[in-house]
Amino acid sequence: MIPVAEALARVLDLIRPVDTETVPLRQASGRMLRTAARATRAQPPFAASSMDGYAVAEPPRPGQSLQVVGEAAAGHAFDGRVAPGEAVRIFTGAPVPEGAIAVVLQEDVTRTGDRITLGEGVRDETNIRPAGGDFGAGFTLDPTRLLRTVDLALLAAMNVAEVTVSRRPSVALIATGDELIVPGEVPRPDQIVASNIYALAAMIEAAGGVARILPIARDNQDALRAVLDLAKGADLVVTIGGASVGDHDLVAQVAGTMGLERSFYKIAMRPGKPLMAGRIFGVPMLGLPGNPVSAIVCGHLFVLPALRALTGDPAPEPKLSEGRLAVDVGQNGPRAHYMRASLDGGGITPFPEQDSSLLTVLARADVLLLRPPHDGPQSAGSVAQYLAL
Ligand SMILES: Nc1nc2c(c(=O)[nH]1)N[C@H]1C(S)=C(S)[C@@H](COP(=O)(O)OP(=O)(O)OC[C@H]3O[C@@H](n4cnc5c(N)ncnc54)[C@H](O)[C@@H]3O)O[C@H]1N2
Ligand code: MOO
Repeated sequence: MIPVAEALARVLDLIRPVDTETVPLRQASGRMLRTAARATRAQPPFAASSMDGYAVAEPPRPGQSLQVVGEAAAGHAFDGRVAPGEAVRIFTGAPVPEGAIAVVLQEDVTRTGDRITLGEGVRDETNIRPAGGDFGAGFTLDPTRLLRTVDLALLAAMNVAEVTVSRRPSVALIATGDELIVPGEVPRPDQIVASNIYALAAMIEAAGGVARILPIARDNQDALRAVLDLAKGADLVVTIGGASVGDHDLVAQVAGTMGLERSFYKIAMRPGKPLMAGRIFGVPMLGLPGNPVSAIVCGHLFVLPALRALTGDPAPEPKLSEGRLAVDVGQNGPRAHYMRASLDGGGITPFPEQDSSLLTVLARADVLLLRPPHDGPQSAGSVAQYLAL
């Protein structure tokens, strides 16, 4: 059994980023930017009014009377110049006319025909947004950057219509076991419903991958070989179940006959001990344990980091946070324990039931509380690490 950190490092070692594609902005959300995107123009491209009012050429004084000589609206510049003694009616977002040094709010103005008088409230403020105040021409978004929702608006403002991003990695998901049916089928009395694969597929898709759920592989060599063969072409192969030492746990054996180069098998982690990793068909492969909670926890700790590394994320590791225990916890065993736990204002409370078959407990959990190997008893209030779910 190797430590979790070493297992993760070895998984990440197996991975090279996928190639890129150029997509329109509407398809770029959540994707990894792989080449720099550059603004060809400043924003705003001109000095713009930040208020509705009057553009003036001298510092505004209460009681001052000015002649209105024209109008500037957003998208409709005033093409003349404003001189002392004059004002240009202006609206928010309009280019500030040449000669103007400030915009007086319309609330501070009394207008009669084409003349305005400035009121007592006029203040010493310009209400002008300088050209390039947000960004200048040549401003870039640099790779490697995960494009968040606001980045799409920023790219649009930069007049970048297409970006070069990582292709969506495809992940082949294979559930194994004679006991499994798909949801909605009528089970025999000795069968159960394949469940964890649905969580894994959703996690992969939420992280920007494409999940290919392959047919359930039955517990015999031919069936498993046939389904593994269908995984060819994926960027990552993930099997679920059949990872342990039982007579029907065939994944490592069959994958071995198909060219699997194993990196490791078994890690000091609970749940998730029988995790396996290697390369098959020229791509990384993860063999997850079948217990539903084990598979999903391994999904968070290994499948998602692998997926992020495939997209080119330079820091694909899970991000642990720190919190305080709400209750006392006992001595931990030899494996790192990722305990299903709640997190609220009072701190982190691991649930009493930690069996790796209990999906209802995982579904109630906010976090996985990390208990390091051989960690001694800890009292309520101690600092602990957790992974948010
Ligand atoms: N003698 C030993 N037995 C076991 C050991 C061990 O070290 N020595 N390790 C235990 C641990 S820890 C785990 S974890 C499991 C892992 O077993 P497998 O990966 O071989 O998984 P299966 O035996 O195929 O299934 C385990 C369990 O999970 C159910 N299952 C499987 N696939 C799914 C699925 N897609 N959806 C829902 N449920 C699934 C399956 O029916 C079993 O109940 O091994 C222990 N045994
Ligand atoms: O390591 Mo197993 O995943 O605890 O149930």
